Parts: sequence; structure tokens; C-alpha cells
Amino acid sequence: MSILSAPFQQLCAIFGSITFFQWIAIFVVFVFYIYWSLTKNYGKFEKQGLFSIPPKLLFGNNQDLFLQTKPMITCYREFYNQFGNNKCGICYEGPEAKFYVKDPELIKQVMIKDFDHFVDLNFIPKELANMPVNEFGLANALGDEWRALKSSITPAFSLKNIKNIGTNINGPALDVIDSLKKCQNGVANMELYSGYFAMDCIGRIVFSIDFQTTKSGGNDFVKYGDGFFESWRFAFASLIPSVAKNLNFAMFNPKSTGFFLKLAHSVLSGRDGTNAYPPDVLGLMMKIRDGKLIPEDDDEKGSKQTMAAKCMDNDMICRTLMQFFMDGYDTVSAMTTMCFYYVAHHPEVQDRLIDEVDELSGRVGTNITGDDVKDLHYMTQVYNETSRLAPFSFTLRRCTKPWKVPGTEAVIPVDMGVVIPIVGLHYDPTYFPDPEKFNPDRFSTENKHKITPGTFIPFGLGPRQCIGMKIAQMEAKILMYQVFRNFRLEPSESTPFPPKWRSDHFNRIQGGCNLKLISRV
Ligand code: HEM
Repeated sequence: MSILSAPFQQLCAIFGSITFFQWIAIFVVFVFYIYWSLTKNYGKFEKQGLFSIPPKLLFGNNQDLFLQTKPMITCYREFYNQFGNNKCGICYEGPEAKFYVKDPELIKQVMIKDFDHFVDLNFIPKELANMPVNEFGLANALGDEWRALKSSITPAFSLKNIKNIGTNINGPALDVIDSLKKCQNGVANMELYSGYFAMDCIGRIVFSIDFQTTKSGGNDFVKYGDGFFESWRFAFASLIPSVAKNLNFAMFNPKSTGFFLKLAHSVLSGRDGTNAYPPDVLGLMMKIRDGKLIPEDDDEKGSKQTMAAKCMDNDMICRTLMQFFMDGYDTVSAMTTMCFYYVAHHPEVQDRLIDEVDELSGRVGTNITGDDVKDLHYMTQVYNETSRLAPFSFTLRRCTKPWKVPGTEAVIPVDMGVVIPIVGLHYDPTYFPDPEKFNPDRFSTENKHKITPGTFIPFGLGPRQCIGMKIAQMEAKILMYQVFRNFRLEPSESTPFPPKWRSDHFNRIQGGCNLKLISRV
């Protein structure tokens, strides 16, 4: 008796009877099918009057980005310039057509006025977003679930709470100073210390735990925090999302997501049963879960409270906490690093910054609080100018209700991705004259009103704006305050100006940020 099943035997018989010319025909049909699936979206929206840049087969308009032949910032700047005077148009990410919005008025319409048509962030392709391996907290939540979660979690990030956090993160800043003093009058890689600091801050803000990252000169928290993003994963999933879906493909490194999820679950289970809600982000989420927190903008029936409590089970708590590590570590670390970089390369800016720091230091000394930070006006200008020059290059939306493009016949359909070109706007000479120049005075009281609304958006815009914006700014300012109280920074040979961006990262520079430390005390 044959060990092969009957259907398999039939299949073998069919294949065996196919002639050479029939094989060629099958191959040709297969090649045409692949070609058709890669190009079926090309030209569809152009027929409705939208501009596009001619796409390349397989890569669309993103070849350099996918192959990492150019840094992300460079790719997105070139791309923005290729759109010329068009207010919007179509760009191709691999085979997928996306709506590209360049005009600030249209950007405000998409992100604020017509938000109902573009509710979802779109960092994970739709095909992959609903797989457990890619389900994270707030940033991935959709529609009403997202609304309820965001309005419940937002109080943890309110100005009042942030001010309290200020005192909390002074400790991690002083740890950095202790370490820097050991390499006094030497060279320090400020990228490393900004990373340690960002990790220690997030440990305290989220769990009230001191990770002691700086004190121990690095640990598993930074190892796994550094490992979250692997650009090849984004390239693969964007180019062939249907294959990625079948492979149950993870958009972020599963070792890192697994590490922080396990951490979140273990801290949560340690707290449960104690009936305590410590004043940190985890404590707040536990309150939401237990129906003990009423969102500020809730209606009389308490609909948002009910909805938030329903969404906020232990799994969602841990996924959201993990997401705060994902979103709040690398971004803060990179931006703070770049603040040091630009200041070190601009001694005249550093003089003014140090004057301001010394003035505050005369009043408060080491113990700066969240309230004191608001007096650091020039530092705010420095931070803003840094986030203009070294932002995350873009943000995304997904169309959730058909939207007619003003002034055209084109209609953006549900599920279409939308690209908002942050870095392109930030370097556009129409909005920021002499855009390559590091000039914090663009953000002075006299000048900031001249900035066209919708053109300076390092943290996004509208209801989906970054929830961690104020924390990120507070963290950077407290570290800068402590560093410039103690040191002057000077560039080293290995960290030249202008910045040489890395091609495998969003906004980090090649070789780290090695700066000379000149003691001031
Ligand atoms: C310099 C630091 C940071 C930068 C440049 C940054 C940038 C951004 C941007 C551009 C967005 C998309 C906003 C939009 O499309 O309108 C975003 C969203 C988000 N960020 Fe940040 N971020 C930073 C720090 C943080 C921190 C510290 C946290 C958390 C502790 C955080 C958590 C989030 C979350 C949860 C979202 C999604 C919000 C939502 O879906 O409603 N970010 N961020």
C-alpha cells in the first residue's frame, strides 16, 4: 500500500503531465501576478488629479530608506523638496499609496479640524496591527477605545503631575553629574549618559523604581531599550505586509518587548493586593482599571470612565507601560543628546545658556524643581531649536472616514495611510529662513509668533499629539541644568559639525556624541 495520500498522488499525476511549454506559461502568469500586485496601486490617485513622484518597482519612493543608503532625515528632506509647490499628493511606501500632506493649512485640517476622518496613528501596517505580537498600548488603540484611554491617562502627564516629576528626576540627573566628574577635563559620550538618564527617569515616572542605570554604567534596561527598533523590520513589513502577516511578524524586537512586558507584569502583580495606588503612571492605570478615576472630560453617565475601565485590564496596563519604555526612552535620549551637541558647537549660545543656569542656580542650587524649570526661557528656545533640527522625520495617520481633498476631485478612502512630513517642514526656508543654522532666537518671545502654525511639530499635533511631550522637555531641561552648572562642553574631533546622521537610526549621529568636558566648579 502506498504511504502517500490520494490527493497528493493526484497532484503528482497532474504535475507529471504538465508539458515544458505549460510550465513556461505558468511561470509567465506567476511573474505577471507578482508585477500586478506590486504596481496595482500606481497611478490610481493621480487620475483624480493628485501629484506623485514616479515610484520604483518594489520600493515605491522609499528605496534609500529601505536599503539604508541614506539617513532617514536626508531621505525625508529630499522627498519633501521633490513635492515642490504641491500642497499634497501621493507617495509610495513599497507598493502602497499614501496621502502626503505638505501644506500647513491642510496639515491642521487633517490633524485637528477633520480629526474624525483620521483618528488612528498608523505606525504599524493595518494588516499587522491586530496580531497579539504587535498589540501595544495607547498609540495602537483605535477609535473610541483610544479616546477613552487617552483622556484617562492624560492626567498622569498633566502640568501639575509633571512639576512633581521634576523633583523625582533630579536624582537621575545628579547621578549623571557624579559619573561625568570622573571623566572631568576628558571626553564623554553624551549619547550614553543621556540614554542612562532617560532610562532612569522613565523607571521612576512609570514604576517609582530607581533602575540605577547611570550608577551601574549600563544594565539590561538600556540593553533591551536600545534593542526595540530594528529598521529592517519596518522595511520588511512595509514592503510585503501580507507575507509579514502570514509569518506572524513582530514589528519590534520581541526580546525587548518581552523583557519590558515581563517587567511590567511582575511589578503589577507585586502591587496588586496591597490596595495601594502609588503616585506614578502604573498607580494611575491601576486606578483606571479599578474604576476609581473619572476622566476630566467625562459626561454625566461616566461613559469614558466605564469604557476606560473596560479597556484597561492587566494586559492593557502592561502593554501601555511597555510602550512608554518604547516611546519614551530612545526619543528622549536622542533629543537630549542633540541639545548637548548643538550647544557644544555654538559657544555663543552656550554663554547665554550658562548665564541663565547660573542665575537660577544662585537661587535654587542643586535642588531644581519642576516649578523652577519654567524660568529657563532661553533653555526652552535651545530645546525647541534642537527639536526643529533633529526631530523624528514624520508622523502618520490612517484615514478612518472618506475625506475629499479640498480643491480637487480626489477622495481619500478609509484605511489609506497619511504622511505628515515633520522634518521637511522644519527645514523649509519659507517657514524657517536659513534653515540649517542653529538659531534658538527663532523661538524668542519677540520672534515665536512669526512661526507659521502647523510648521513646527516635533511632537505631532491635535488630539493624537505625543502624550510624553512635557515629560520629555522637563527631563532634557533638568539634565541640561545640572550639566551646565558643572561643565562647559566643547566639540571633540570625533563629533564634527554639521551632524553626520546615522542611516540605521532616526535621529542619531555617527560615532556617538563625544564632547570635551571643561569643569566650571
Ligand atoms: C523627545 C521626545 C519625544 C518625541 C520627539 C516624541 C514624538 C512623538 C510624535 C511625533 C508622536 C506622534 C504624534 C502625532 O502624530 O500627532 C508621538 C506620539 C506618542 N508618544 Fe511621543 N515623543 C517623545 C517622548 C515621549 C515620551 C517620554 C513618552 C511617554 C512617556 C511618549 C509617548 C507617546 C505616546 C503614547 C504616543 C501616542 C499618543 C496617542 O496615540 O495618542 N513620547 N510622540
